[in-house]
Amino acid sequence: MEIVASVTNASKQYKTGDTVITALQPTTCEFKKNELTLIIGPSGSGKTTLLSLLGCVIFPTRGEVTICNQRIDGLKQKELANVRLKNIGFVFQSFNLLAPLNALENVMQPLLLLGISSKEAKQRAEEALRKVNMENRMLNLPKMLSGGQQQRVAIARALVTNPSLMLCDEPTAALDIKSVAVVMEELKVLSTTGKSVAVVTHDLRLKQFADRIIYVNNGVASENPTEEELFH
Ligand SMILES: Nc1ncnc2c1ncn2[C@@H]1O[C@H](COP(=O)(O)OP(=O)(O)OP(=O)(O)O)[C@@H](O)[C@H]1O
Repeated sequence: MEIVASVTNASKQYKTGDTVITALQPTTCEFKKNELTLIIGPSGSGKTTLLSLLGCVIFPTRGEVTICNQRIDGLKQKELANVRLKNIGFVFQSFNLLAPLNALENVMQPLLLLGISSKEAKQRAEEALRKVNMENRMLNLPKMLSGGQQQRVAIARALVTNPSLMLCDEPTAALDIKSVAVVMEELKVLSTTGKSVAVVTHDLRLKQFADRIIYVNNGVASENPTEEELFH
């Protein structure tokens, strides 16, 4: 299966004053097309750090990160922003929709940033909203939508640029149990359309949606955790 993103011996240390925190020990893993990967682990274990490396939001202290066959070390901030815009869709816990814009306008934004005409952006945004079954709420402002519906609009916004990699940081943490299932189903369906989807979560109930699990503990990432590790 085609590899969309990989980290190779990548580690991350944060320096604050005299203190150095090793957030991620040297880690090697691959993210493939048509795969939904859960990244699970206790608070402070390094999950978001791993996701941020994949999202080209931070550079590794050592090691390599490759996104769609492009190594990101050495890239300038502008080039990095381009890699993000072209290849990566982000979904956050708090949806991060723009309050004064309706669902359709929110989803159009990444396309307008890419310089696409508003006519084409509108068509593509409508199509993305249809994919997450939100075509009937396109003209609603975020405040008129439930948390689950807002998250589906946020997913449409992430997928409208047709990214190869979707990175989701606790996408279900603010949702009720019914919306959790709807949002995870949407992400699961997306992962079968040629995308690689990575989801950081604390919620072990999401296991049923995963093709594979990366367990992060104390900055060490490992695949195929035992039940004991997951539930300890
Ligand atoms: N910008 C930063 N500066 C300094 N330390 C940081 C920074 N970001 C994260 N850390 C530290 O790195 C470690 C790993 O943090 P990270 O956010 O990756 O964990 P996490 O598993 O995502 O946690 P949570 O589930 O609570 O969000 C923690 O000890 C955290 O305090």
